[in-house]
Amino acid sequence: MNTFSPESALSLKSVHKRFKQTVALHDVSLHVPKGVVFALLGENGAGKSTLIKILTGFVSADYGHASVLGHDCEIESMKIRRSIGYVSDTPALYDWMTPSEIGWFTSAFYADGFLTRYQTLLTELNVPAATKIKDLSKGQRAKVALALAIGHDPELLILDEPTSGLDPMVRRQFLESMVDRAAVGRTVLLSSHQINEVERVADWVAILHHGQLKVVAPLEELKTNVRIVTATVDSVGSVVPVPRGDVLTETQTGRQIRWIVRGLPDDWQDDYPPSSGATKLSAERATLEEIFIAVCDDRATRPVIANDHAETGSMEAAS
Ligand SMILES: Nc1ncnc2c1ncn2[C@@H]1O[C@H](COP(=O)(O)OP(=O)(O)OP(=O)(O)O)[C@@H](O)[C@H]1O
Repeated sequence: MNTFSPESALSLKSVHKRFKQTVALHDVSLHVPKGVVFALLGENGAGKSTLIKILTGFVSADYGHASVLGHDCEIESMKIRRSIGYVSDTPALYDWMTPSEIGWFTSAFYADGFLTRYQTLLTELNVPAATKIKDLSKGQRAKVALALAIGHDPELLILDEPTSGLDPMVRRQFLESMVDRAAVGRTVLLSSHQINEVERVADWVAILHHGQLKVVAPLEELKTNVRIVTATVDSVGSVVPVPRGDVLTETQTGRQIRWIVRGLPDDWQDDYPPSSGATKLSAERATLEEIFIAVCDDRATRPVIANDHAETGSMEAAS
């Protein structure tokens, strides 16, 4: 469980949201520290956009509490929207304006400095400033939306699928600029399907699955604490001990068994003497993608054997 501190950029406490028969968020509690790039991962329909819409005040939680930069998301949404930068997964822009014009128009809502920063971003992102937005490509429109969101140098930037529609060069440049923002104390919350990209830039990762927060942890801690354990069993059907720790998944291919385990103790091999029926034991670090699949793949086998030594580390979500 990650816990609230005054340094939290945003926080959710036991948030639930249901759309008719669909539970979009179930008892989600989360605290995002300031000055980090925080990635929200989840498969299609996991609840990422709903969570972001609750934070930005576009959707109300059925119950639970959400706050951003100390403001209540339900009753102070206007304050929140003025102080953060936000790009939705379907940014709405005035199509009849040019990027230059929309920047000038938007600058009226923000302090001095917005327009200069916005114009610099347009140049850096190679956006044709004098072309009508309706005539821009999908990626160019995404760039305009990003430049508008970052132009006032917000303390918190919330991005729903920020890199979809951007070409690989710009994606890289854009994600690196997110790391730079965090380095000067700004916070970035981004939802993404691009796990490899997230792995390069995120400080913290949360994984949502069917509306439930399954994992919240600093990325490094997650990668250090999750191991892929493999063993070869004497024969197909041999029963061998399940590793201590929190076993996320178990798969068997022929005589090889593979477990993804978090909190694997250092002395784990002690459980596998020659008489255990398991040989060729090894434990390797898991990639973020492997961790994501272990958490989200509903077809994966999860051993139900109770494990007296199971540990729940700080990567465990609060929900
Ligand atoms: N306005 C709505 N009315 C009805 N159902 C909704 C509404 N908004 C979201 N949902 C449902 O809530 C669930 C979560 O949707 P959400 O858009 O939050 O997922 P997501 O993780 O952002 O997915 P994706 O990665 O595909 O964008 C889905 O089952 C979706 O169909």
